[in-house]
Amino acid sequence: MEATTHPAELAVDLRNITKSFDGSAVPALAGIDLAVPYRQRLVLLGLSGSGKSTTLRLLNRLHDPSTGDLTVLGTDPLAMRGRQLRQFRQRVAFVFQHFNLVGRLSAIENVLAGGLGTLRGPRSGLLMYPNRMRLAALEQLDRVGLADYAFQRAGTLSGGQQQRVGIARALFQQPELLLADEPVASLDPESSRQVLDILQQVSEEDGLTVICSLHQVEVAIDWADRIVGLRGGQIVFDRDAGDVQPDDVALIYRAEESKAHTPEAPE
Ligand SMILES: Nc1ncnc2c1ncn2[C@@H]1O[C@H](COP(=O)(O)OP(=O)(O)OP(=O)(O)O)[C@@H](O)[C@H]1O
Repeated sequence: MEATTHPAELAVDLRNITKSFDGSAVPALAGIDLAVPYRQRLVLLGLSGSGKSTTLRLLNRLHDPSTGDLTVLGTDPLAMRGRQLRQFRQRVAFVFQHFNLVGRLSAIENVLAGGLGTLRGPRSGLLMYPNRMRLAALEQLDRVGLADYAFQRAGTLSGGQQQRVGIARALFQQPELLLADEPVASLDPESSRQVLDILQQVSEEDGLTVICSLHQVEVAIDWADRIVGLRGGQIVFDRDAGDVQPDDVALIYRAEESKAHTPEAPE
């Protein structure tokens, strides 16, 4: 069999990826090629159903592609099982739109959950974690401005604070790749700005590669190094954030008949 080579400088290398879900006539992804260098901050931009979540979920193997070739952090996640897959998932952290915290547990316990993949056996209660882990979790909460809330139940925090706990949990994993699926879609504008500022700051401090789905164009242009526009499971543009033009954006949002690259200007 012919081996595909993947450049070492790439954190993510997707080649001709397709994904069809059982029972769905239309593929969710229809031939995605995406090469993401280490330390890049990339936004996936697109309407609901364009394939942003599916793309992100392939990258930590929450989904498997139907066809195509996938390299993440220099490895082939599709070849992994059991312990190897758990170790891989420690390197790839995920921030969710709806935070995915355990509301009845404290903020710090939620952060500590980000390290469960490194421990043997179940843990419940703060004192079940080694002291060094509790200190490290507190440190991550401090980075997102929530050290004072460490022992407060997560369910009593505001949406913006809960998402910051979600980021602290992701950072606690010491990931190399951070995936964020609409991390500010459930937040008010002020909390959104705060969360995106924190994501930008910590990713620079830790040298992370970040791939984030967003739906607000201006926010994406302001925040990202690079923007990839998706429509109907295909990439319709791929540019440095500073070079994105209104015509690019129109390719995502314009009405159905103009799905592909049409030369006319938007109305
Ligand atoms: N588990 C699933 N089973 C069946 N179809 C799915 C599944 N997940 C996604 N899809 C379909 O795949 C397509 C792409 O969905 P995806 O969630 O990736 O889009 P998205 O751009 O992230 O949209 P949203 O912002 O609404 O999550 C959609 O048509 C969706 O209905």
